[in-house]
Amino acid sequence: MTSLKRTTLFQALHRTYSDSTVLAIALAGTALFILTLLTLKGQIEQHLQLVARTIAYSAEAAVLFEDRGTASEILVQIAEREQLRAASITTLDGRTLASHGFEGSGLSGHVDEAVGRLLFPDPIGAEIRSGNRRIGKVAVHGNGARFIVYTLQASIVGLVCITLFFYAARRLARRMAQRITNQLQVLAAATHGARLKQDFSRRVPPFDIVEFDQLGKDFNALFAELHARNLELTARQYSLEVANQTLSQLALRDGLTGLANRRGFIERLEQALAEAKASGSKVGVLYLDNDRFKRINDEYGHAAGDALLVEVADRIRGCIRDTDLVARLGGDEFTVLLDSVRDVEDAILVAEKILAAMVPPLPVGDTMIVPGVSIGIALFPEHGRTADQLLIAADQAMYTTKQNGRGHYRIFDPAIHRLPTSGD
Ligand SMILES: Nc1nc2c(ncn2[C@@H]2O[C@H](COP(=O)(O)OP(=O)(O)OP(=O)(O)O)[C@@H](O)[C@H]2O)c(=O)[nH]1
Repeated sequence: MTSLKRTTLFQALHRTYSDSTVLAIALAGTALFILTLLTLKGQIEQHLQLVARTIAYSAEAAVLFEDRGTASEILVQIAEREQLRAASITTLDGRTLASHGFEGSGLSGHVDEAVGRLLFPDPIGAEIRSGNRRIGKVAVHGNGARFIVYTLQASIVGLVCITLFFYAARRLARRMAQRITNQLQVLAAATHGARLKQDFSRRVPPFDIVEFDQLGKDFNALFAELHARNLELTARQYSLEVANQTLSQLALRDGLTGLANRRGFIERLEQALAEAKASGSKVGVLYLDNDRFKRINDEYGHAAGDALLVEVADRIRGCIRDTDLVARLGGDEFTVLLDSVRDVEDAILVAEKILAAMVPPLPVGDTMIVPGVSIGIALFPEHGRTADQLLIAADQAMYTTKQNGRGHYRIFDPAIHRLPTSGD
């Protein structure tokens, strides 16, 4: 697998800008340099033309009278002043009246001469006239010295300009790349933060680059949507939790009396037993059954029976501590959980309190009834170690109370009662 060479956006942009700047400067510089050389050559040729004409004008009389001395003097004077490679004055019939050859000395002299030969291989001429009559001609050969000097000057100026331009372009490119990456970094940070923290309340600021600004607006709209959905989900989750709690409360409650039901009672009893096992304390369980309840139903109706059950539930609740629990197991059966009792005496006290609470009669139909109850008592750990064993023990004790005349309490007695073993 080929490994992907990674680079930051800033590096990529900066490199691209720098490369294209160098290329543009190199191309423009080269074109400008060539143009400068051509212009320079043209200018020097025009100057040579002017020099040839000046010689022709100055030497007119000397040529007319074929005065070689004066012609030569004029030629040498101008040729040396103008640093010509060579110059000559000839008559119309081709005789040379004067000639001059510039001999360069040293390396620079030879270079000047070689460049002159290369750039101006042909002589530049001018006619010598006397009135309207042609009487001779001048030929001059250009030297490279002037061209080299001008070229060097143009190159130095060009190089300085190019360097300045390059640094300015580099700075601009850097600033541009920085601007783009900064805006992209803000977008990236917002997206990253939103993903990591699931926080869609963040918003990105407006950007001056249109495309990024549009992207930022889209991000903000998306974040706002996700934020609203998140809030909606949280609200839904909350109401589901509340509904779940209510349902589980209902599942553990008795609909008629509002007391805990069998499931709620067993759950709480198991909790109390676990704590008691850990702390070495005792737990009491009271099993209550209304006496002759069927008769009340039969004589006064089911609604009257229900009202009596609710009243009995209230009276039992009034007899226990907040830390204890009353439950309706079903029908006319109730249980009481006594948390952290010291001994059986504590349970007996509660049972007696409940029996006393039943004494006041309550109106049922057109008569007054005393809601009698029979109670069985069992204690952890003496009469059972599990919730089931304790309930059975208390139930058996309650059953014995019923058999012995009702309206009393009885404590589980292992000598009389028998707890089921795991095989029963
Ligand atoms: N009103 C009413 N009656 C109920 C409800 N659940 C059960 N019962 C009745 O309660 C009566 C329970 O009677 P039992 O406990 O069997 O007998 P009892 O008449 O109380 O006699 P002993 O328990 O022996 O004193 C039955 O008639 C059931 O139909 C209820 O929710 N409301």
